[in-house]
Amino acid sequence: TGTPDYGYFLEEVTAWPEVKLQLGQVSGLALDSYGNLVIFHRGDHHWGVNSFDNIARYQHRSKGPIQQSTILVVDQVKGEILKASGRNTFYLPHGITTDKENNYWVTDVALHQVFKVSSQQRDVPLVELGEAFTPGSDRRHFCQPTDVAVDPVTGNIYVSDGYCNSRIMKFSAEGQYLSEWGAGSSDRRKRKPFRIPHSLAYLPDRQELCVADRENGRIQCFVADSGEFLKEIKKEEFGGEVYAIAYSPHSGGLIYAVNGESADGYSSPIRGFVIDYSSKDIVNVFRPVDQEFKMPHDIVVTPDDSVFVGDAASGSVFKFTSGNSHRSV
Ligand SMILES: O=C(N[C@@H](O)C(=O)O)c1ccccc1
Repeated sequence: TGTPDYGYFLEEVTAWPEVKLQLGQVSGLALDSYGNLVIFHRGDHHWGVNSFDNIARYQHRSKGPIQQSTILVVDQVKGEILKASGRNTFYLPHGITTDKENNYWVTDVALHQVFKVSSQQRDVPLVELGEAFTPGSDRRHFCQPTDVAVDPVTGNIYVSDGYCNSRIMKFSAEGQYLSEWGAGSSDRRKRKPFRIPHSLAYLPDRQELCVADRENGRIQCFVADSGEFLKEIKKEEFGGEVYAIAYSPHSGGLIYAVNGESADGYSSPIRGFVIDYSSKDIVNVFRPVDQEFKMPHDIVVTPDDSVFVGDAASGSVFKFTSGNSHRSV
């Protein structure tokens, strides 16, 4: 069945950025309070099959941290670089989120750490969680943590932990451990653990937290404060893997998602989805015009419903805007 026309569509802004950005693997995207796009990328480092040993220890420590600026602030209209930071600090960037003071909360899967870094001063972390290069699963360690979400009212942060753990952890803005929880299920007997909680979206109008449970090809949503399971969105169209999600409170609440190649080679087309949060219906799908998505790895949606997707395989960032479909009367 073709995707019915829902009266609007997302089309790629092929002229964005005006000048190609020199990026490594793009792992994370965020928006700052000025409406700029924040890109977190890996410079000349990359996550390959030999990057970690079989107990998730990073194998290229001796290479040192990435020398390039890993955090780039670009303007939404032209894609010009407005600011660059994050040099000599990170080894394998993963997730990035801004808080309402425009600090960056980031994760590094090689360091197994979560950092709050200022967007103003140079790269001195304001908060550092976890122990460098030391995977673990207690309250003070992560195992390849993937993303951070911030509750703008309480300042509490949520960490999706991670490739080699399967939990969501909640901390205060200062980094005090508050709680944690695993996957949910409408039927407790069938509680299947998260398999790579890979991306988080905080829903500010509902105080809910949604998780892209990547290898289970599903999105699970919870009451942010308590971790109480609320709902699951799982679609055949995802083809088995959901890599990243974002949320817009517009039109009653929309979840934006990107899927990915599944490990067993079976994959449905790699694309973006717009999902009505209440009905769980897919209301739109989108993909780039010329280039294909290779490994869309993070997604953000702006207050005026533009969408940016960062691709970890092609080192590209794509911009999409929502037009109104030219209904033929
Ligand atoms: O998932 C993987 N990577 C991406 O998510 C990423 O680059 O963050 C990965 C897993 C195993 C080996 C190599 C890469």
